[in-house]
Amino acid sequence: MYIGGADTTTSTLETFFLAMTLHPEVLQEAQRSVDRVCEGRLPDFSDYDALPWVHAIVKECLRWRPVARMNLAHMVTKDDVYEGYHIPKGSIVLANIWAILHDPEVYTDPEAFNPRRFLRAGPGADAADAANVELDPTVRDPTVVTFGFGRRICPGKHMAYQSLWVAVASIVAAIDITKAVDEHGKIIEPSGEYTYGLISAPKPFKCCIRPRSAAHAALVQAALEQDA
Ligand code: HEM
Repeated sequence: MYIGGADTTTSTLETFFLAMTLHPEVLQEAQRSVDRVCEGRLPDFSDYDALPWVHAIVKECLRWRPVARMNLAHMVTKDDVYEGYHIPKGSIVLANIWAILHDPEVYTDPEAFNPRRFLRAGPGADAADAANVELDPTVRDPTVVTFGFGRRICPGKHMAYQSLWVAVASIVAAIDITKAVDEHGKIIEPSGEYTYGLISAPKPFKCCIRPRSAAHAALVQAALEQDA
């Protein structure tokens, strides 16, 4: 469980930091929605259904840069036929998770990091009410793909999703993530490159991580002291 969970969850969190560095407008929108619900406290699981922006960001991280792009290898245990193709017993089958999650017929402009694709206007919202949103159930949820398939599907799927949710909600609530600057004051652009292999993760990049304000720093400090 430890091996299955460690690199995969951290890789997705690294994708989150990369996406926030590249898309400050997404972080600001998410911060507005968390502020509206939490009113000066840190979010927790009691806010799970009230923070669709956080769900949308987690889902988009899992879709945009899936951790296991080609899934794990499965072996066919008996002869099979799929859409007219004969697949003999013993064949190794790889599910192309990347392609499924970048299908332009399912996800418009699939290369763009756009959590809004999972959101729609909430009940009674008008055009000026950008914060009143809910998850759009008509958009395919990437968690039905990104954790694999069938009897060997990831057994940590729900734990992983909820760990990511609470981490992203807490970070969004209290932290600003921006591009780093070098010693000459020049902005450092992240390359956005990834490692490849069984698990893929962003190559190391620099960003600037700061509390949103002294009040937010105090909130984090108080939470740490409570946990100690
Ligand atoms: C973002 C986080 C995660 C992602 C994207 C992910 C993804 C996957 C994928 C794609 C597979 C292969 C499924 C298949 O063969 O069809 C898998 C297997 C597995 N995962 Fe995860 N995983 C994550 C987190 C976790 C966590 C938190 C745990 C444990 C607490 C875990 C434990 C495992 C184990 C034990 C397997 C092997 C299952 C088997 O072969 O029967 N994973 N995961």
